[in-house]
Amino acid sequence: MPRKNGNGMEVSRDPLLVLMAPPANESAEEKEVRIRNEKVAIARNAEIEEMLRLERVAAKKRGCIRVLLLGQSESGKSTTLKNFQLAFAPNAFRAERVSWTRIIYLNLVRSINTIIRAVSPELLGTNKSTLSSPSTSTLPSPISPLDRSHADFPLPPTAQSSAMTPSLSSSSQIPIDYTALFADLSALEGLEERLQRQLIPPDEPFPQYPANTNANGGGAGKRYTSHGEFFVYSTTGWKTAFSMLRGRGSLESRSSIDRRASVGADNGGRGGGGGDDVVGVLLEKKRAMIVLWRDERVRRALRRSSRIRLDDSAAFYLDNIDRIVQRYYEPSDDDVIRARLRTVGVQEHIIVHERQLTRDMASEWRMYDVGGTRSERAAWIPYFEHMNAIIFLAPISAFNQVLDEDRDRNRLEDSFGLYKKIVSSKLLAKVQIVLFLNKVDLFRRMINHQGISFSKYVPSYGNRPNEVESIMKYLKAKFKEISRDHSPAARTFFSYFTSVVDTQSTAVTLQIVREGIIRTNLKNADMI
Ligand SMILES: Nc1nc2c(ncn2[C@@H]2O[C@H](COP(=O)(O)OP(=O)(O)OP(=O)(O)O)[C@@H](O)[C@H]2O)c(=O)[nH]1
Ligand SMILES: [Mg+2]
Repeated sequence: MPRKNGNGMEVSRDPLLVLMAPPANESAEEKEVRIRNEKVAIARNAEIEEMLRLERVAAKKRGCIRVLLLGQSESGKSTTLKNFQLAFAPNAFRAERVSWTRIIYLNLVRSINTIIRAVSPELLGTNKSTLSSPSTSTLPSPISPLDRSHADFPLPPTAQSSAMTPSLSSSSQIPIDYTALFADLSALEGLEERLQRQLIPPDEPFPQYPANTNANGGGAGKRYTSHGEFFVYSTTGWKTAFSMLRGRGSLESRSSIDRRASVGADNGGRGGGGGDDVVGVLLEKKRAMIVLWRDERVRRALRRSSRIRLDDSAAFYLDNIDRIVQRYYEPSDDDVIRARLRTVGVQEHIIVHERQLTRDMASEWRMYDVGGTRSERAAWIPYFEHMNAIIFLAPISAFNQVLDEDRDRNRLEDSFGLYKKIVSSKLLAKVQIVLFLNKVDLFRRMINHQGISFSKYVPSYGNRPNEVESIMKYLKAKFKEISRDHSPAARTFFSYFTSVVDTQSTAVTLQIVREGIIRTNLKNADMI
């Protein structure tokens, strides 16, 4: 027979009811008290439920803000993300700075290797048509500001450059034996691969290093883009490796930094055995690297070599070799901001703002950084829903470049096309879109110092003046027109000219953008 409680309910099968069932021999008086108490409890419960509901509504209103970073490859999305971290979560950003050491060394070594591959045919005499003098030169005098502004790979003036000037100029009459110089630096090829191996999580295989198939030394290997650029699938692998090291010893001592910066044994044996002291190798090759980068004949050969394109940060690191290649090197904010590691897929980054502006403001932002090459763009679509804002980056300095993945497609034209697709998407009709017309620093240099004609690459510009302000106005108007003509519903056009490697000016822009996103978000929440 199933057992019944005082209210006649069957309780034998439900353990919760069994537990809560009144005693079988409950008196009438006890029953009255119990029922009264239960009514109070039910009312209290309803109050709590209502409180929780209101809390949920408020939380939804405050929300966690989601921002998607879009734009073609190398437009500056990841660099913008790092600026967000530096501006709004500086402690978290700085705590991770040291983990960028390997990426920075990889950027440096890759640039040196790329330069050698590009210039050695000419300087070693294998390219007879362009070689007009013997394969020796003299060590260069320091590069003058004028030379700098006209170089294809201009050097920003830095304290380090002038600091190392005396030692170079003092030996400026020594002829350079390029065969010996390149042979000396050939150790950096192995170092590039070794650094790459250390950035891949232990559970992911490292493919055979591809044969050199083009001027950038890459091949169509799993870890390389079509133009030979290395990538990893996620940032967690290499960042975790550093966190583990940090956790292993409680002291943030010089020796622990040294261990992290040196390579191999600290990475689950991925370094490939003995002699894995990356800093040791770099220190040994430091002077040769400086000689290579500052040699006038190398510079000239680089300018002539149409097959190579150095990363936009290459000159920054090459100009700072003296500071960066140190036994106890700790990356600065700028070093981290400039570090280039291509994004693959969609990566979520949570930024907890360390200082809140208002009580209503969500302190947690989720930012989605995507890979920008054509083949990756389909992966963006699932992220269109639930976004509060999109920051779209268009690098205006790319007007005379073509896409790496499609050599017939001008990069500026690609940005126009991509922006048009984004603003015309119905899924994004209500999403705030903020346009960053980026790489203004490079753009200015190209127009003002290199004298590159804009209308040669953008014929629709016609015979308007080849001047920075006039071209910038034209570009902004073009994007505004696209937004107006192709948005499915009325949309406010937000745009900023940016150089996201300049952290100070970018911080100011990001403050304004952040407030705009918050304001729009609160307005939308009120309307719901
Ligand atoms: N000089 C200069 N360099 C920039 C600027 N913005 C980005 N860069 C550099 O351009 C390169 C590409 O920047 P990323 O932020 O990695 O580009 P991305 O859009 O994330 O590229 P993918 O991950 O390939 O989609 C890096 O070397 C940056 O340091 C800028 O405003 N000025
Ligand atoms: Mg990226």
